[in-house]
Amino acid sequence: MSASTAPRIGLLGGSFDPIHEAHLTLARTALAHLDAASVQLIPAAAPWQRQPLAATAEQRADMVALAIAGQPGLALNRIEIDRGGPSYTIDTLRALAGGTGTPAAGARYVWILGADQLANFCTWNEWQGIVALADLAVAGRPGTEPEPPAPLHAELARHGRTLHRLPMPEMAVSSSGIRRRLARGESVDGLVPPAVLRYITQHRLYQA
Ligand SMILES: Nc1ncnc2c1ncn2[C@@H]1O[C@H](COP(=O)(O)OP(=O)(O)OP(=O)(O)O)[C@@H](O)[C@H]1O
Ligand SMILES: O=C(O)c1ccc[n+]([C@@H]2O[C@H](COP(=O)([O-])O)[C@@H](O)[C@H]2O)c1
Repeated sequence: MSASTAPRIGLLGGSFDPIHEAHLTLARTALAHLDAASVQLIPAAAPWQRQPLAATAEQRADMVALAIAGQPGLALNRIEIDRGGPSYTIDTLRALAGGTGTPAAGARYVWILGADQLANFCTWNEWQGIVALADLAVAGRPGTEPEPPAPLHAELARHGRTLHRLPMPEMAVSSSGIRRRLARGESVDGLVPPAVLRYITQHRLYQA
């Protein structure tokens, strides 16, 4: 199978603390726009650039599974939770590529991210190695232009990589905003799927 005809697989990594409607719009838009065989949602075990998360890894994975249930093409990938330790994207891509540097079964990986993380990309561990292994797909986010920093732009060009631009409306939804609303006892209706809200309530997550 030549590289250009190999199926695309979208990878959407995140803290998902909790997963919300913008994550789901991002995943569905990527699935359609990239004509991907699947979009895999990858909850981070320990996102090293963040403060400790509020929900456990298992709870965040449970919420992802509930959010995508019955949606063809979307899948939970537990690779980072099962690996444990700091969640470096480069390690995930290398593991998915079978340690050879070549995507398993000829798949073409596309790492999906929002504009805030695109702007932050050159702080990621071995970020040039990530560009060697995957294309990128970015969605706009209020407050940040979805443009790559100059070194990333240059590295993408050097590897002949594509930066896909995902056509979705900017959504002013964030996990931190949802956690704040829940801690104040405010409604998050419409911001998270109903099954995720039930899980949050049952497990008393994000309370003050
Ligand atoms: N509203 C959004 N629009 C576009 N991309 C988003 C949006 N929310 C999250 N993303 C992207 O999804 C990925 C995972 O995000 P994450 O799980 O950190 O959620 P978050 O809402 O950014 O969390 P927090 O508010 O705690 O920072 C990141 O690449 C992020 O840029
Ligand atoms: O590999 C890294 O160094 C790295 C640094 C920052 C973020 N990431 C990944 O980017 C994804 C989104 O991160 P976050 O913090 O916005 O949830 C998630 O999969 C993180 O593991 C990865």
